[in-house]
Amino acid sequence: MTTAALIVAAGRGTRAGGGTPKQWRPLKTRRVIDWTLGAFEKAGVDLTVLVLSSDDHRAWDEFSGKPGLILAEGGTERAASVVNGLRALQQNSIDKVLIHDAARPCVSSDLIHSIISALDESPAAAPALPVTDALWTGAEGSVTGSQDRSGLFAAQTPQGFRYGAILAAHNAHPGGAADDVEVARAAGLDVRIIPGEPDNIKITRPEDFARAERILGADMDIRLGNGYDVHRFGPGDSVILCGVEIPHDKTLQGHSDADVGMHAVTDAIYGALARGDIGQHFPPSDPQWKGAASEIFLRHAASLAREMGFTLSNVDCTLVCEYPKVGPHAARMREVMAEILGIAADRVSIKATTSERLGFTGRGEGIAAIATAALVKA
Ligand SMILES: Nc1ccn([C@@H]2O[C@H](COP(=O)(O)OP(=O)(O)OP(=O)(O)O)[C@@H](O)[C@H]2O)c(=O)n1
Ligand SMILES: C[C@](O)(CO)[C@H](O)COP(=O)(O)O
Repeated sequence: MTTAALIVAAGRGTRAGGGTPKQWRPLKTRRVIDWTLGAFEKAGVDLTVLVLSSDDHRAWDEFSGKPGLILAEGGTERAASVVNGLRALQQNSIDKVLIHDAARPCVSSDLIHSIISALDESPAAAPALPVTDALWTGAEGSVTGSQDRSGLFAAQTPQGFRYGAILAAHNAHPGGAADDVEVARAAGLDVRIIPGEPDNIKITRPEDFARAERILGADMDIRLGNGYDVHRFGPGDSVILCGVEIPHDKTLQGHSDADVGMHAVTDAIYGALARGDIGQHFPPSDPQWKGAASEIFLRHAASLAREMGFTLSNVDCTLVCEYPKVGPHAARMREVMAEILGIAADRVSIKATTSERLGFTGRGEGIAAIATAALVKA
């Protein structure tokens, strides 16, 4: 059985304010859309169709050509966006499709799997929460009546359907439906109610961002790692520190290019992952690493973090030496390190201190570096 996710992300998010449509706005460590797509990726759906507004040019550039992802153009209403997404799946032999709002980034894998399983028994299944608050009617700021809440549910997404059935239902529908369950019911499909999740909120108004951040923060896996490295000086005319070559009256000696700062940051990332250290991944006894650019090590640590599902939140590195002076080169070092790590330069800190002429760094015999890395998995 092939299951697809259809994520509608073509809305303008006017009620959420803030100018940029809500799906492109940041939510903790990533954007709303990244959490939503990540939830379906984590749940292991086979294919995703992402419906984008034709106005969101940067999103089209960013997402086109990604494996397992098909793009479709949105319509003026949510239902029109869904129809375009369903049609974009037509050549893909899809059995089940889960239609989900990009604006619901807190959806869990458990809920996604419950919907997928329910579709074995029923042509349609959708999550909902029984209404627990009293319901009133009101006008001009006053209550005008009470509404019986028995049998009432608040609908959520993902709403799941057998693909052929929901495509036919949408093709036959005149439009104006609140959601895909309404379209399915209009076509006579039986829709099973699956218990929804209180945390599966839709970001609709400005205050919903803070709520979603609290929900996503609750089960966050935060890892810290430290790294420390020393290289001695030898004859030469420059040193490489955090990827930047600096003229000096000595060089740093080592098996690789002896970039002591980059080594400390690399070890901090391995440390946060509890996956050993540089020496374990790139043994000095192996001749292929002789004179190697340390960027190879740092790229490896950063990609290992990504493979293990972590986002690199920030790194902080302190170089300990009397000379060369690091300050004039720190901005460039941050840019170089940020590019290698695949994060913004404002998440990379490079600073320096002397050791007051004490010890081996104070005597100018070598440079030490100490680093911290923070990794986050949600
Ligand atoms: N023409 C539209 C309208 C909405 N959506 C998507 O449908 C989901 C739920 O809609 P809603 O919360 O109403 O989003 P917006 O339409 O963006 O918000 P607003 O009504 O405040 O402008 C969102 O993920 C939104 O991007 C869509 O793909 N195409
Ligand atoms: C589909 C939906 O999320 C179900 O609750 C909802 O109807 C879509 O949001 P809107 O605010 O009604 O556009």
